[in-house]
Amino acid sequence: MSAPLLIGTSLKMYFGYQQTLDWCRQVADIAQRHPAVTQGHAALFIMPSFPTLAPVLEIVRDTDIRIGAQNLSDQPPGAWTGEVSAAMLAEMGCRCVEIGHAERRRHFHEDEALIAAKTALAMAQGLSPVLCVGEVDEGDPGLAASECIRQIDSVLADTPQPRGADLIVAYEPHWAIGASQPASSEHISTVCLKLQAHLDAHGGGRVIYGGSAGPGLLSRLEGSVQGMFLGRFVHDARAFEQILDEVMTLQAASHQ
Ligand SMILES: O=C[C@H](O)COP(=O)(O)O
Repeated sequence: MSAPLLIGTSLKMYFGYQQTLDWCRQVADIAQRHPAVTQGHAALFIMPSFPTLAPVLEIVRDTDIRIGAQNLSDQPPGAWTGEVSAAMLAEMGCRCVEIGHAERRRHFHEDEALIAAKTALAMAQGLSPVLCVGEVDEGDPGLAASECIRQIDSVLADTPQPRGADLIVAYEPHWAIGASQPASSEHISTVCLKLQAHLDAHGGGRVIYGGSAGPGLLSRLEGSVQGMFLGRFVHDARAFEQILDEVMTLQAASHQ
């Protein structure tokens, strides 16, 4: 059987505390009964805000949903007021962590050295980095892929290989985040296939797409991505279920 498609989301800072727990309960319920998950065709991950990590880990305890943080410190444990270490995230049961999102690059001036340090600390603690890469402005997909490969190589230069499935690269063109619709399917497929080929040749990893993604997109991408990194368009948890329905349809089509 092929590797399960990765279907994940960051809740960013959209939801309140109770709203996050309620939404996670709905997704946990979907995960426990949807055949895409129970038959191993989809693997889910959720990245809620820091204060909700502990109760969310409890909510998904009887599922295979992976929980991750949206950020971590670039420093080991110590005198870093307000920061959260990779070690603590791993200890509490997180299995992945988001690193290098466009919003953190833009609003918090995160550069590649910082993103590289966070990635190395995450991997050292056994956390799968969900490493976000993407071009700033809309343009040629070949140039976009080259820019993303440059970002990946810069960040991963000093991390050990092979990385295998432990590395998730989220291709998120900055211009398609928070938009009314995702990048075109042709653009996404061209870039993601090039990134996947690059990872396959350099230590492994899996490429997923994010940026105004929602129901319907996975089907249109015709197998050119390993999964989806979702945002606003799964705030209604029923959309999660619709995307899992698509996974089942894709799975059935691959056996015809
Ligand atoms: O983390 C998720 C991405 O930034 C996409 O968010 P969005 O779908 O709301 O544009």
